[in-house]
Amino acid sequence: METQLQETWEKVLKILKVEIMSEVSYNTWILGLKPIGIRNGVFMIDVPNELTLDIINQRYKLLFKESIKHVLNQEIDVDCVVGGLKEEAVQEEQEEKKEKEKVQAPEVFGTLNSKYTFDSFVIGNSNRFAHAASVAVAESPANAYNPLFLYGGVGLGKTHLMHAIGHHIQANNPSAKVVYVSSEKFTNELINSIRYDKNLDFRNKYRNVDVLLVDDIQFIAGKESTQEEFFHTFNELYEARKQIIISSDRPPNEIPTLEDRLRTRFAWGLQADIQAPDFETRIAILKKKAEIEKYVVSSDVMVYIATKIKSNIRELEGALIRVMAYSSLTNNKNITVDLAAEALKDIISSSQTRSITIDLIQDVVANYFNLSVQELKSQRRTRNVAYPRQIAMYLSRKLTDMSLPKIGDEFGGRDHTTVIHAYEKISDALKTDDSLISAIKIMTKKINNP
Ligand SMILES: Nc1ncnc2c1ncn2[C@@H]1O[C@H](COP(=O)(O)OP(=O)(O)OP(=O)(O)O)[C@@H](O)[C@H]1O
Repeated sequence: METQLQETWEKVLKILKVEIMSEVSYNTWILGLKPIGIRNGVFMIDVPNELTLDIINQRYKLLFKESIKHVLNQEIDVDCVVGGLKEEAVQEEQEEKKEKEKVQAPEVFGTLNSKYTFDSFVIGNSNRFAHAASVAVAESPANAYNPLFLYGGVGLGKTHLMHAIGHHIQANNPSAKVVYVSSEKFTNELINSIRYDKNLDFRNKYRNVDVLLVDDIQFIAGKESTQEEFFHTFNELYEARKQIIISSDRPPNEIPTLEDRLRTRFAWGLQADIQAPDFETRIAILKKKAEIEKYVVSSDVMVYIATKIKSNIRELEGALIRVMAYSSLTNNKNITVDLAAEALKDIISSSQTRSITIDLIQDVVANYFNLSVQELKSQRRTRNVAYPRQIAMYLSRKLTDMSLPKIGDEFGGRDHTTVIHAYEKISDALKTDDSLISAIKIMTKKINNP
């Protein structure tokens, strides 16, 4: 708990320091504060004196509230107390005493985030299939698809969907034992169980569940004993007709050093991917978030945020929270596009420098194949030019928001059907051609870090 509190506090300070406050104000008012703990939904902060207390209450309390809410992902109040840590020490001593007298409480399994439900999940083209598959599994665990393997890029809603499945199953069957764990936690627990000779406890914990949700499975790649243990856990649960749901940032066949026997098992059920959301979905997500948090934001501002932040829903939500925090800090209730631009200027300038253009893609692909960009755009159809051109079109479609006709234009005025053909051809080849997979990886990396 102590470390968790400290971690939360550090994250909050980082937001204030890096993103919002001037160095002088930060050093004057914030440096001397200390977190006390969370009591009954209130985050308590120790302040050194009455003057600081006044300033924090007047200027920074709302900001703290927004930042803590953001970090913890839960509704929270903030209270500041002068000398609160001393009082706390006395209270803690008393609580410790009481605690010792209590019988040990049953172990609580990885808790589900109450905000991650199907109700709060916005459906769009990018996640429709994954959502439908998740609902099917939630309605009929171990009967619909087992395992369900959800994959997609960072911050696109995999964890949200997993938790939503867990909530739904628990609501339908309150006695169902639902366990959520990240593969890192699974690994750490396994290591500890071996170190402290508690292997049996570990097995009992994971093999006696009705629903096992394992997040970010890609991290068990290369960890032999974790894979071995997970393999047996998987088999036992599967045979006992228990539901297994796994998430990863990529499909099983792209996780390096994942044992084949696991790869095969992951393919037994259903694999569903989540793509980056399109503009309409990004707007719908912002609207939903604003509704949940009771933010009043104009559609101009939402359009502005959705235009600037495209590929990560966590960042999209973070941007909205940042705009709201900025407005409360500057005491500016009129949230305009200008205010949003000011609040987001650091994030946006860094994401703009990251922005991917067709010129950049053409440069990287031409370079990779030892061609000139002119050749890539030319009408030549020999394979040594046509194939790299198709790859460049594929990457343009995949990595930018450009429309098909626009991509065609950029490749010597070709028709959009040529772009579709190139995209499909390369997508198909990627299913079987390992050397193409690795070439695309190298080029994508280069495009992302030119
Ligand atoms: N379709 C959606 N509707 C509403 N909120 C969403 C949606 N998709 C993602 N989010 C929100 O975006 C944030 C990031 O989502 P989540 O943590 O589920 O991503 P992830 O894919 O598991 O990311 P990571 O790869 O980092 O584990 C969460 O706050 C989640 O609620």
